[in-house]
Parts: sequence; C-alpha cells; structure tokens
Amino acid sequence: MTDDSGDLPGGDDTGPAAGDDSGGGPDSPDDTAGEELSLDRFHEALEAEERPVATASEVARRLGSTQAAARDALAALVDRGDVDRLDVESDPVVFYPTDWGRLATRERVVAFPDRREIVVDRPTQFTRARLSQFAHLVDTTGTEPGTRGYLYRIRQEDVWAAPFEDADGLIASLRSVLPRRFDHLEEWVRDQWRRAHRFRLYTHEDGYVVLRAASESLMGNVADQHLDDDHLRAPISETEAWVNEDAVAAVKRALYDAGYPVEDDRDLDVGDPVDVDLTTDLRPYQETWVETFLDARSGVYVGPPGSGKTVAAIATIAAVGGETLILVPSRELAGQWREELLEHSTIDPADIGLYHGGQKEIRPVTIATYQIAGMDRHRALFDSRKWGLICFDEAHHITAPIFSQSAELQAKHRLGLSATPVRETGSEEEIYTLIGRPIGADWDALFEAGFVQEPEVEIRYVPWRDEMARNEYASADGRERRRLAAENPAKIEEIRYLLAAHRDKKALVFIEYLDQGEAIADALGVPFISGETPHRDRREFFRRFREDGDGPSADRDRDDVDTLVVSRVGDEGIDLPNAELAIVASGLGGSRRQGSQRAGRTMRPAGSALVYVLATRGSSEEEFAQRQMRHLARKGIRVRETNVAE
Ligand SMILES: Nc1ncnc2c1ncn2[C@@H]1O[C@H](COP(=O)(O)OP(=O)(O)OP(=O)(O)O)[C@@H](O)[C@H]1O
Repeated sequence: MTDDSGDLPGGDDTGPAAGDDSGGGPDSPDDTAGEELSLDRFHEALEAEERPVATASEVARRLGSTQAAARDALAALVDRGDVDRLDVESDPVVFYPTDWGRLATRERVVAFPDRREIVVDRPTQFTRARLSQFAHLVDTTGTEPGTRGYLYRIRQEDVWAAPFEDADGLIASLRSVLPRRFDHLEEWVRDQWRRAHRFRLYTHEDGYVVLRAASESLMGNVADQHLDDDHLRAPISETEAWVNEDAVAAVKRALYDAGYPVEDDRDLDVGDPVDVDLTTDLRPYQETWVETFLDARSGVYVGPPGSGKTVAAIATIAAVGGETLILVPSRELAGQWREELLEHSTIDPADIGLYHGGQKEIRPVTIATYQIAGMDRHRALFDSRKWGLICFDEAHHITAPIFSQSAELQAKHRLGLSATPVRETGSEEEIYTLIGRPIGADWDALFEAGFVQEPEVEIRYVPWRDEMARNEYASADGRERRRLAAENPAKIEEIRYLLAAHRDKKALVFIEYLDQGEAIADALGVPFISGETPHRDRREFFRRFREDGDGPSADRDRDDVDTLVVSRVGDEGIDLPNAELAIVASGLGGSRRQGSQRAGRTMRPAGSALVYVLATRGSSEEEFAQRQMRHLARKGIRVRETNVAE
C-alpha cells in the first residue's frame, strides 16, 4: 500500500514522470498535444474542474484544444496506463488518473444535471445514505467490489418522497454530495418540492373536508381540469373547494397523477381506546419513524426485512392508542404478528383477534388477511369497530378490493410497512395516495449500524448435465424451455455441493415447480413445503427448522430440521430468522420484488447470510438472474457471479 502511494507523489512532482510522458509523445496527435497532456497537465485540468474526473470536452476546454484532440490524447494516456476511463451508460465517458483508482477509498462523484443523474465510483456509506434520500439507484456497473460505479437518478417521485422538513434541507443534502453546485438542477428540485406542497386537504371546523390550492390558477388550471363533480361538491372560494367525503382517495390519486401530490392534514379517527404499552426500547431510527408518523398521521415505514418495522408498528399502535386493524398477506403472518404483539407490548391476549380463513374474531386489535378483508361479505371487519389505525403489513400486497374500500380507510390513521418501495406494477403511487408518504431510514445506515446484515449474493451458472439435455432445451419452445432450464437436474448436484460446503448453516432451497421440489427433497432427504402442505404441517416444519441443533435441546429434540425445500408459498414474510443460507434453485422468471424478497429472507440480524442463485448456463435464466440481481445491487447488496465447471 505504501509502495503505491509512495510512487504517486514522486511520479507526479518530479521529472521522471514527465520524461515518461514525453516518451509517449510520438503516439500523440500533432503539435503540442503530447506535451499538453502529460499526466501533470491532466491533473491540472481536474483541479481546475474541481472534480476527480473529467470528460474529454472538459479537458479540451481546459487545455484549449479541440475535443477530438483531447479525446485522442486521453486515449493515449489510457493506453499508457496513466489514466482510466469510466463509461457512464454511453456518453460522455469520464477519465481519471489510474493511480487514483488504486486508492480504494477514493470516491468520485460525477453529476449529469441535465439528465438528473449522478454517478459515484466507490461511494462511501455516507454518500450512499445521503443519495438514497432523494435519488434512486438505477444501476451499478462492475461486479468486483473495488470497481463499482453507482448510477443514481432523481425522479420527481423521489423528490416528493424525500424525507425532509423543507426544500432547504433537501438542497443542503444534495450539495453535500455533489462536487459543486448545479443551479439548474437545484431549481428543478425546488420546483418538484413545491409541487408536493401546493395542495392540501384539511378538516373544516364544521367537519367537512376542504381542498386548498396555493393559488387561484392552480385551482383553475390543475384542480378543475383533473377533478369533477364526483370529487368536489362545491367551490368555497377561488382557492378552496368542499371535497366529497367519499372522494378523498380519488382526489389524492388524480392530483398525484397530475404531478401535484396532496398534503393530507385532515383530522382522523382516533378510534375507541385500547390499552397497549410498549415493553421494548426503540432504537433511535425506530423512534424517528414513529415521531414522523405521529406528525403526519399516515405514512409507510420502509426498511429492509428484519430492520424492526413490526416493532416500530407496535410502538405506533401504542402511541395512537386507538383500536387497530392490521392487514397481512397470509395466515402465517397473522400468527407471527400476534406473537410479536405479545412479546413487545403489554397487550392483553384477549384483546387480540385473528380474522382469516380459519378463525374469525374481531377484537380491539384485529389481525386479518388482505384476502378476507377485500371480500364484501366480510364488511363487518370494517364496520363493527371504531378503528383508529389501519396497519398495512407488506404494503405492496394491498389488493384491488382493498383499494375499493379506500373511502372509509381514508378516515383512519394509516400505516404501511414495506421492504420494497420499488414496484414494477406501478402501485408506488397507490401506496403513496392510499396510505401516505414513505418514511425512511436508509438501508445503508441500517447495514452500517449493524442492525441488518448485508447478505452476499452469488449467481452460480450451472451447465447442462449433457448434450442431450442441452439439445432438448434447444428444440423446446416457450414455457417448456423455461421449465427445462428451471428443472435442470444438474442443479441437484450443485445444491448438494453447496449444502455440504456450508454444513453448519440452516438452509432454505426455493423452487418454482412442484415436481422439482419433490425431486430435490427426495434426493436430499429433507422436507418440502408447498401450497399443498397443510397449515399444521407447515407450522411444525417451521418450528423444527427454528430449533437450534447446537443447543442443549439437541439431545432432547433430535427432530430439528436443517434444510427446507420451499415453493412460492414460503416466499414471503415467513419468520425463519435462523436461515443463514438460501439457494434459489428456480423461479427466476418471477418479479424483481420476489428476487429481493428471497434475498431478504436471509437478511437477518443474526448469523452470516449467504444467497446462492442457480441459473442454467446458456438459458434465459442467465438473463433473469442478472436482472434480479441488478435489482439487489441497486440496494447496495454485493453480488458475485461464478461459473460452475462442466
Ligand atoms: N428496538 C428493538 N429492540 C430489540 N429487538 C428488536 C427491536 N426492534 C426489532 N427487534 C427485533 O429484530 C427482529 C426483526 O424485527 P421486526 O420483525 O420488527 O422486523 P421487520 O422489519 O418487521 O421484518 P420483516 O420485514 O421481515 O417483517 C425481531 O426479532 C425483533 O424482535
């Protein structure tokens, strides 16, 4: 290390380096370009730009040469190994001194204000935490940990959802990251911020809901164009209108779509009181979540699996103090919620009701599945109690029938929980308008604080077992092809190998096709859990999986399970905190969300987490795997690729 840095100043400051450079002169374009583009001159250009990287046109401007001459001269420096280039999507390419690349901690930030894009090479945790507050990670380039470039883009939704008190706070954060000020970009950000604060809903002292626009022209041009008599009952003034009570959600949605998200300051139902106190001390970021929620009275806690959203939600239930309806995607999660409520609060067990296919109790705190809550014949769920808070667990699961209940849900405090703010099906805006603004602790801070462990993800490209299998794939079509690639029998050997390599770890193997699940479970002699497995058996297998084989109970209870093969049913929200190894054997045609949730299963505070994704080489799975893993990489998770030998 010291050798490298020792060379750098010597080479830069003294004759020999310049001599080396001029030795490269004959390759350089005409007249003085070779001399002008010594490494020293390039450093000077960077200094003048006040940035660690420069484009060819910036170098040209600093050197007073043409862009073409600068590009050629830079290419010569690249050939000589003095300078490296970083392709930022396609154009422009940026250049930086090679030596700097060796200083692994050196961060480089390049802004493309017109495209509202920011590229950071080797970002520090701090920079990533800052960026994630107002931009979203689009892509990472390079798979080696030391060579990663991160591409961020600022969309209008990102500004709307930025967790700041005012635009100045957001701009200050922006400036702290960018190499210099970009007035035009700042202006755009301020403009977007303003948009999210131009319309406001509030409760009139006579009890009805009023929409207020910041100006007459907004009321005239935006509201009147996007809202009709179903939304607004009557104008009150040039800037205010009386909102139809049933149309609150629709008003928010219409204005969001028009590019003006609405601030919701209405008075909300508190509900009949319920007696719950928290018994667990919140972590500082959880306290911030809850305080922000109480201020806004609605919002979505966004944090990685295991970051403590459920515990923060229990704190919120205690703070709101009103009867609460909790909606969850599955029966298993309903049971887990009950356990967590009992573990982290003083709630009387008799005050908790479960409402799903198997059991129908409505109590002061009721946990119901989305499925049943969406059915018309279960309206009693909404009507028979005065709920003060509705909590949407795994909020991206909200189903269309729930949206149709949105009129009455709008009157309550609304809390969403989600590990996945990004949705490809576009309910980002639905979550925003039905529930509320994202309330974020950024992932980096959580990883850094050690509350959540960063998993290592490895894509392993598995070859076909023989020519015959390869040919069969080649001559099959569509769906059959996908199945053949998914069920590639060579994967069984690979799973066996990986399990043997991590003998001490509790492992989950995810599959898509039932036949394959059975084949793998048979080959390994382990249980297989699918949608067909009765709930009782599932619970039992999960319990045995949670047993710690190393503990003193091992002698007494030798039936613990170390490996489970799980079909899609086990995909989400199942609390198996001791899973340290996940092997995704198939299911690569699934959505991005599924990819991140599968990895999420193992993102737990305990143990070291590893995720292996098996993709059949030379099949469409390769591409799927890469796409899903890019999604993870966007979250800053380290992804590695390995070719399994034939
Ligand atoms: N403040 C806290 N103090 C101690 N333990 C905590 C705290 N908050 C959360 N935990 C523990 O951390 C683990 C994960 O918490 P929790 O279930 O709330 O996370 P989550 O974000 O809801 O996860 P998921 O998205 O998977 O549902 C649990 O075992 C929980 O008991």
